[in-house]
Amino acid sequence: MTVVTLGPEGTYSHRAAQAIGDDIDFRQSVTAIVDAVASGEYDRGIIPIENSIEGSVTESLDAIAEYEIAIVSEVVTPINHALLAQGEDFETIASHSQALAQCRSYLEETYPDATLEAVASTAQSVEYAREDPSMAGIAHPDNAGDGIEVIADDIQERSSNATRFFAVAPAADRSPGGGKTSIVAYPDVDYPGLLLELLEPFADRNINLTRLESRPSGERLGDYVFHIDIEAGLYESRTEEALADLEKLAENGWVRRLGSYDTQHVVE
Ligand SMILES: O=C(O)C(=O)Cc1ccccc1
Repeated sequence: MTVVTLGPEGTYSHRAAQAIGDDIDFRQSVTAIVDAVASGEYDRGIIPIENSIEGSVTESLDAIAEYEIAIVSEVVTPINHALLAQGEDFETIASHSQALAQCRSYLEETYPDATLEAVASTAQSVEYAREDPSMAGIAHPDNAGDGIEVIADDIQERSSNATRFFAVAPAADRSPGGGKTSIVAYPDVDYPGLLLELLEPFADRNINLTRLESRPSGERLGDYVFHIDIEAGLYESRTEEALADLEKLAENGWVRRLGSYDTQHVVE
């Protein structure tokens, strides 16, 4: 199985990808990963979707709504951020924007004068720190070594920091089997009570929602695409019935079934 994820080696996405396959390549952005899978270049792509502290990775939500792909698995991993540098003499602290946000209080209290810089990934920030003593990175502590030491460990806001990743696959691999399903709906209408109506098909059939997120459609201000995750598989008749109702409500727009999947927990 060929897998593509956010690089370089040592990112949290890379750690999650190891649960899916051994033959792993890297890209610099989530959109580039989803693009490479949609075009059939790789069997699987691993992208971060949501963090327990910082919330959604919006680039990932937009990419799965835009490309013809399937979601075939969900990987949940704990996140343990370390501050990594050549020594204490740094002025700039770089990392992935999510990691900087997850460590906001620690950074404000301990390094109020440091310049914060968002870069493509956590492991990328360590590569920069390895080249430049004035830079520190934030990443998993396993990225230390080769001139880089752990200045501080466990620097995230709360100790329970977990991230959900999706394994995306070419659309032909979409499966109806699994305990969860992801759907994207664009109703392309606007009236009082619309959101209530969109949720009723699930409530009426006792289908639990695990996430509901709105993203701007890009068409006009106040117009949204809804990402809905449910605790039911596409193989279940209640899911089919709920989606038929949802499709009726969104007949002006579209409903995309991204697929059903199970969750894997990666402990380290
Ligand atoms: O940059 C990384 O290591 C990623 O995989 C993205 C990310 C960043 C912070 C928390 C979880 C995932």
